[in-house]
Amino acid sequence: MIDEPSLVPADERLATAAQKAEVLIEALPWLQRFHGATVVVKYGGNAMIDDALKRAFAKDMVFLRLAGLRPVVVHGGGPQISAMLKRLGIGGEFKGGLRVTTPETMDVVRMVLVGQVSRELVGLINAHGPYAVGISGEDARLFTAERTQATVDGEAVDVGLVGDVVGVNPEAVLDIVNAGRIPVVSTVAPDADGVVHNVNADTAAGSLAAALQAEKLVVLTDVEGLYANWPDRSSLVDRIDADELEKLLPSLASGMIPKMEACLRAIRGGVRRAHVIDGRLAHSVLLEVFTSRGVGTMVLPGKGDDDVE
Ligand SMILES: Nc1ncnc2c1ncn2[C@@H]1O[C@H](COP(=O)(O)OP(=O)(O)O)[C@@H](O)[C@H]1O
Ligand SMILES: CC(=O)N[C@@H](CCC(=O)OP(=O)(O)O)C(=O)O
Repeated sequence: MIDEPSLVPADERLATAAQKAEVLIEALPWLQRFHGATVVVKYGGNAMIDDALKRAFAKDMVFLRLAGLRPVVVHGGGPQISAMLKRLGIGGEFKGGLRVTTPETMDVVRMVLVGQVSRELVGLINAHGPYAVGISGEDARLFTAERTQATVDGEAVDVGLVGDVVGVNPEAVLDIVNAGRIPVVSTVAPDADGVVHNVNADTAAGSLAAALQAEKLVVLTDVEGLYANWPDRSSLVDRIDADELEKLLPSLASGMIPKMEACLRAIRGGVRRAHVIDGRLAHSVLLEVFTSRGVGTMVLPGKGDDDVE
């Protein structure tokens, strides 16, 4: 068969090729800089709803791995849990951004996160090769949780079987990473007595990033980044240091609180950079890691640290 002649003028084709080459070469310093670096990526419920975006995310994880980085995925699944609870006729509510978790709810949380959301992500990544391995906070004592309370109007409120991460044993995650594979972590976690708790995925990602001494924590969400004065769209924060973020935290609204707390926990725990980026933008992780401008909001340890990305 004879190829159709191209209708694009030669000079236009050359310009497009030059642009593509520029994009590739812009990645060179970042490829050098991040070779061998651990990057913890939190993939959240609301950025996880669209099938095309999910496939793009899976490709990005394989791209990072093949570019010589060590990606670790921590997934959420709030909307998926809510949908399953509804199908089962079980009511549910959130208090202070945390799901009120009865023992019955906990069964559904575990079933959906470990049995559904993790399986789907593992499958999407493995469409590109034998990379992803699912692991939950219960496996090899990855996480130890302690029952926590929500804060509503400054008051501590009981929300049932909800935990915060008080211990991380990252050996099993490191085993998977060292074998050249991509861990996909579900955030259910036993307490010291073995009672399984529901842990917010942002919180768990922050703790895991610190335990792994990751180079970066990247949190995907369904908004461009952190707004200093939400919902004023002109107040998007490009970069912020840990002290400034700590001061801003009390003024934030529910969804952003666990995300920014996770970034702060990671940075205070020794992670060099934490980012909140727009998961609705396909390949936003690659744009964050491999372009000079990056995307979303970057959290840095201190003021003097913003000379390097
Ligand atoms: N200061 C803020 N900056 C950005 N988003 C905010 C802020 N305060 C509240 N939000 C809300 O938080 C949401 C993100 O949290 P959430 O829906 O829990 O995310 P996810 O499902 O990705 O974990 C945004 O869509 C936005 O509506
Ligand atoms: C305690 C608590 O609220 N746990 C969350 C766990 C899942 C999660 O964090 O999912 P997203 O990242 O998609 O929000 C929940 O039950 O929805």
